[in-house]
Amino acid sequence: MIRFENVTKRYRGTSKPALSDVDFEVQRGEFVFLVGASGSGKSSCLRLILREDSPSEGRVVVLGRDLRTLSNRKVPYFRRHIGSVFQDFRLLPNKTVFQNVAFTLQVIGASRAFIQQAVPEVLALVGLEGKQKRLPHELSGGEQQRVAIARALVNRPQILLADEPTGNLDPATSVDIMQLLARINAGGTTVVMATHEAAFVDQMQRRVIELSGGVMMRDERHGGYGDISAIPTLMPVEEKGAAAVAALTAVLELQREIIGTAGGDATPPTQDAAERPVPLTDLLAAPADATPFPAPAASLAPAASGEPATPAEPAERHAAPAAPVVPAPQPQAVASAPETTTDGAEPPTRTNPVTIELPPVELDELGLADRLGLGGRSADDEVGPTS
Ligand SMILES: Nc1ncnc2c1ncn2[C@@H]1O[C@H](COP(=O)(O)OP(=O)(O)OP(=O)(O)O)[C@@H](O)[C@H]1O
Repeated sequence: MIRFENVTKRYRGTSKPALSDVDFEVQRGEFVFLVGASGSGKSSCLRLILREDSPSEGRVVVLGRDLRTLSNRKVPYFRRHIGSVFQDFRLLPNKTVFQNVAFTLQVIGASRAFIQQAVPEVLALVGLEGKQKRLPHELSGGEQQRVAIARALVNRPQILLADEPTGNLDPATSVDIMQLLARINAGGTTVVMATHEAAFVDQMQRRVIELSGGVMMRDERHGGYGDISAIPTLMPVEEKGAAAVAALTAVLELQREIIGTAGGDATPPTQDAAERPVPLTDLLAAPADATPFPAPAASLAPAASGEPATPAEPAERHAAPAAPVVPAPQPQAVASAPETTTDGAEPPTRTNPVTIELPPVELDELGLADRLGLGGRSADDEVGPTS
């Protein structure tokens, strides 16, 4: 689906190539993380896939097209099969949510009737139903990114490129976006995501291609972020009175332990418990009754089935301000979340987290072309109307 054949990219006026002899192939339906330090060449890879740039040496083949031979005139048609999401959302500030998503379809001359049907469906898909009339500045960052994802998806692309899509979001909202991308991928869309987010990469255990100074260091099927020892970490700063606070904390800890021992196994609702990090695998687990992210074609079909194709967790909950005291370990994001209470009736005791694997992607079974209504075409066919 995407093939880099010994690709070297030199930008004008630079001595060192941004990419050196990069060689990999991404299969249909894969979820691939492109990782590496700033300047390692991740965005350059994405730009080459989108044919925003051309390699200095080597070949990039996407959707069966050798991009060297793709004329400029055909590039817009080629790009219709690729959705893009960026760190800075890139929404049109003066257009509503609906208009931002519809814009993609208007540009390609889709009919008014199709737009009226497809836009609400894709907005429901990303959990933004009811927010069609909002302007971007009336949305949270996570919601804005959902609009950007809806805009990227509305054209039913076969490939979704995401360049640091969580780079401007807080951790909990980032988890939501990752969950959404995982569901999109489970529906058959190939996802290539450039990121610095080591935690996501480690926990999702998807394919990882690592770049360093433009050189491919690693291509691992179920990888993690790799060596993060070179990434600087923030060290705690010693504060005045820290010793007193530590002593008080120790006393409180002891009290809690005593209460816990005396009162059975129920854990009192401490801030510590609330702040305990939740494994990402938990957060990405679909709730038992959730509708999995459907295949693009199915998802955009008329909603006659009465089954709203919404992700399990609508974005609205992020519109609510975080609780004032406990610094939001949002994993209310935990889909099953019986532990989040607002009425204070039950203490939020944590049960042992249940690790649920992301749906495995069976590459052979995806049948993506059929689901996209592109069945019958061979991989070497033109990818869009090209004349
Ligand atoms: N248009 C350009 N002209 C000259 N050099 C460029 C250009 N674009 C990127 N580079 C250089 O190419 C190298 C790779 O850049 P690239 O943006 O691909 O890295 P990256 O891994 O995406 O970085 P980041 O994580 O910071 O976005 C860098 O050294 C960068 O300075």
